[in-house]
Amino acid sequence: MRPASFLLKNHLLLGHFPLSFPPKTRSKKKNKPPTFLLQPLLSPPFLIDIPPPQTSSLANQFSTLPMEKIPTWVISISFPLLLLLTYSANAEKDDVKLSLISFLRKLSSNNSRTDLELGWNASLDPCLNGWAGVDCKDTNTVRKIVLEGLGLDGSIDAGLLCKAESLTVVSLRDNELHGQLPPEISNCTELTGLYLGGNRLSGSLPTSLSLLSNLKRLNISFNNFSGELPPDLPRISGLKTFLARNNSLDGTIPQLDFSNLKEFDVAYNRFSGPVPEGAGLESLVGNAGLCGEPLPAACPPAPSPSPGEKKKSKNLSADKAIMFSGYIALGLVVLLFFTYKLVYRRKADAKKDGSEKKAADSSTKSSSGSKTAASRSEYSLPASNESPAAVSSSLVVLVNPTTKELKFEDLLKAPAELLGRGRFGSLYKVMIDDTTALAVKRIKDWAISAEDFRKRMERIDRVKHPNVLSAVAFYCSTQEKLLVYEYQKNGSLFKLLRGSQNGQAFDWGSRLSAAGGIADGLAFMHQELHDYGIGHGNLKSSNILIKTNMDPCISEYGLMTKNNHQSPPAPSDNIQGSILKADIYNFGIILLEMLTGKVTQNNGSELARWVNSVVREEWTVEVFDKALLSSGAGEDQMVQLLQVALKCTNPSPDARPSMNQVATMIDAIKEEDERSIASEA
Ligand SMILES: Nc1ncnc2c1ncn2[C@@H]1O[C@H](COP(=O)(O)OP(=O)(O)OP(=O)(O)O)[C@@H](O)[C@H]1O
Repeated sequence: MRPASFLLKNHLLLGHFPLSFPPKTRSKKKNKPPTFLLQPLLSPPFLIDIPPPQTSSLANQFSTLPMEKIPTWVISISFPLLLLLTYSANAEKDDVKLSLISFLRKLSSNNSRTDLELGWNASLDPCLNGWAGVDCKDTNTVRKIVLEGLGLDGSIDAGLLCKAESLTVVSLRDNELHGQLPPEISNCTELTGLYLGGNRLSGSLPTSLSLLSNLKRLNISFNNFSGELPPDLPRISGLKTFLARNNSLDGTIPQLDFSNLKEFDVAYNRFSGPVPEGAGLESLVGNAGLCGEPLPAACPPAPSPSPGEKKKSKNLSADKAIMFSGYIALGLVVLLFFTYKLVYRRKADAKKDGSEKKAADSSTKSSSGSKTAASRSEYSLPASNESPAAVSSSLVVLVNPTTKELKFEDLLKAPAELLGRGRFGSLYKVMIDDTTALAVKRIKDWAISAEDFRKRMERIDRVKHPNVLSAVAFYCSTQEKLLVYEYQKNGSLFKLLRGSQNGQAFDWGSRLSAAGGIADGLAFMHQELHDYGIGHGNLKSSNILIKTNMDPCISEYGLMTKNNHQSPPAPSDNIQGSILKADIYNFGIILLEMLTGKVTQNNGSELARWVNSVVREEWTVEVFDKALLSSGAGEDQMVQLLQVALKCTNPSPDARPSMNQVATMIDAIKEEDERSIASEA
């Protein structure tokens, strides 16, 4: 339900300007006959389109002149001219007004309700009568349209939007808009800010986007945009913000003007190729194909020039060629001799020491520059720093039937693929043989002694729960800390939720049962490890993996303590409290993600704030993922689960329930859900 106050406001506005606009004038065209043109000047409510000072000054000029002194020919020409001018200005404004109303209607599937609620009424002036979300310049020209977090679930008709040519800012953030960003967006030539983050927009960005030469801020993060970025994007010279995190964009990143860019983020896309000069590491994570500084993966060497190009560069005259041919022949002989010597020596060395040959092979491979090789070179770093014997003895294989015989050398030898680079380290997929896939986490900057690390991992390993992924091995030396898990090919809850935004099924029943599973697993771990103060520390939907039987399991349990990373504490750290309280908060965020269908990349405080504000305004139903309602969710159970989520995300850590209480609450909701399904059946 929309808040009563909001509706009341609109009723008041409508009451002020009753719907008395004659139907004829709504559709008036520039070429209507003059008799009809008089109408806008006669009735006060229709004067809204004429700037008051102008109208009054013109009228005054005529009223101060004694009519008998004005020649009749002047009157007969001036009046129609004045009326024509006034009319065409009015008609143009009406045209903009009607276009914007149609634009809003397309933004929402519940179109009639939305424009009524926002007061976007053709009989009201957007500037003078305050259409909600509209800001004007000089009470005359629409300048900004800000419709954020309103649950708008339609599409963007840029053709209609950009009829308001003076628009400088358009923000449609945090809605559920789908479809493409149409090329007509370039008609909004004055646009300086375009904010479309947190929607479900898809398709590629129109190339015409780069025609928006005044654009300073572009935010398209958290959508489903795909394809390449417009190649001419760098033409927007004044761009200060470019945020495109969490989409499916691919191709190379164009060389934007980083000296001007204050904010840049393309993390979690499918970009490949060299990183543009000036981009920061954080803004690039989650793009497996990117290479070059500041990423550790080096770019492959530039391809050697084609035979044609070689020919060009050796464009010597015939005479010169003959002159130098003697030297060249001599040089070739010398070169051949040294190459032969080198190859011969290498062969001899290789025979002497088989392991050295392997090292030589791997260095040749990494210099070949393939993606896997590049990732391997970083991943295999411990081998180069420590003796193989030390390395072998440091690997602790925990009991697991598939990896009983696992050796550290096996991990080093196997091909590895970088899966992600998070705040706390990198994750690699390692194929031990054709059948066994492992996930190896290389932990960054954790100042814990090898002994403490071993004790901690063994302690965690003693606590087993079906909804918690146990490590199969770990490795710890002074320089390296690795954790080895079984690779889960079904991916994470994060991916599942993002897939559901693209129409893949993830129905209410599955979400509720996933919530129950995660709560059970976490409650069990908290209880068993409570005395040691070991919590998860980094709980988020990408750390909830989906097992082959589709049950959720919590991954990377206990890898993080409050102080095991060097970066400054996040602003939410005070809110999150102790590590166990932080887990409960983060679990609440996961619940919110499942209920709203909106995934979050940071600590989720924005999502929690948004949900709280909507609930406070009594729009509760607006927060739920529309797909849930159509997949048979009971509204009562959804609201109950939402209440659990809000309890978990209470800003005061002490007010949060324990994980045990949370698990019990979710169990009760599950039971009620099952009962209601049975009774319906
Ligand atoms: N055992 C696993 N099997 C399959 N995929 C996994 C496994 N562990 C993690 N992943 C997935 O690999 C990707 C990268 O994981 P990683 O842990 O590096 O990311 P992150 O959770 O964002 O980082 P961090 O944990 O450092 O904050 C994520 O999408 C995650 O869901």
